[in-house]
Amino acid sequence: MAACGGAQYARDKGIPVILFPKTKDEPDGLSPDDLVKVLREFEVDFILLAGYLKLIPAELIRAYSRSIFNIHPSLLPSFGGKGYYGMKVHKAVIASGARYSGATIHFVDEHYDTGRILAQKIVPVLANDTAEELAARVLREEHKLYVEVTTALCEDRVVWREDGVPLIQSKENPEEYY
Ligand SMILES: Nc1nc2c(c(=O)[nH]1)N[C@@H](CN(C=O)c1ccc(C(=O)N[C@@H](CCC(=O)O)C(=O)O)cc1)CN2
Ligand SMILES: NCC(=O)N[C@@H]1O[C@H](COP(=O)([O-])[O-])[C@@H](O)[C@H]1O
Repeated sequence: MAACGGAQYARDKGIPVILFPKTKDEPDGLSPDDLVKVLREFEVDFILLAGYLKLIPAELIRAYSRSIFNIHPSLLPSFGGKGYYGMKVHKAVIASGARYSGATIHFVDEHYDTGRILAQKIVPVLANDTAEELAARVLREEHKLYVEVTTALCEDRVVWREDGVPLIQSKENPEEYY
C-alpha cells in the first residue's frame, strides 16, 4: 500500500519505494516479472517481509532462492499457514491453551509459513492474556529478533547444516551455532 507506514518511512529516508502487486487499488503496482527486474536493477540481495499479507509468487521465490525471509508471530509450525496472520494468530494461540508462543523468522518458500525455520524466540502466554496483550509481548521480541537475524545475515553468519537446516553462527563464539 502506497500509504503504509513502511513506505512513508522509506520516502522520508530517501529510500526508493516500489509497489507490489498491481491491484485495482494500486494500479501502479508491478507484475511479478517486473518486480524481479527492478529488484535486480537495484542490486537487492535479500528480501525481508514484515506484515506482508499476500502470497509471494513463484517468480520471486525462484529468483531469490534462500534469500527471502519472513517474520511470523507464533512458534511455527504451530499456528501458521493460510488464515494465520496478525491478531488471528494470537487469538488462536490463546484459544488453544498453549502456555508459550513466540516469534519465528523463516525462509520463504512457495507456501505460507512452510519455509525452513532460521530463528525463534519464546514468549510466555499468561492465563489472563488478551490477544492484544500477547501480540504486544510477541511484537517486542519480533523487533529484536529481526535485527539480530539481519545483522547475522549482513555479517555472513547464516549457514546451512548438511541436513538442510539453516543456522546462525555466534558472533561471540564462532564455534557455536544456534
Ligand atoms: N510464498 C509465501 N508468501 C508469503 C509467506 C510465505 O511463507 N510464503 N508468508 C506470508 C506472511 N504470513 C505469515 O507469516 C501470512 C500472511 C497472510 C496470510 C493469509 O492467510 N492471507 C490471506 C489474505 C489476507 C489479506 O489479504 O488481508 C489469504 O491469503 O487469504 C497467511 C500467512 C507473506 N507471504
Ligand atoms: N503471518 C504474517 C503476520 O501475521 N505478520 C505479523 O504482522 C505484524 C506486523 O506488525 P507491524 O505492522 O507492526 O510491522 C507482525 O506481528 C508480524 O509478525
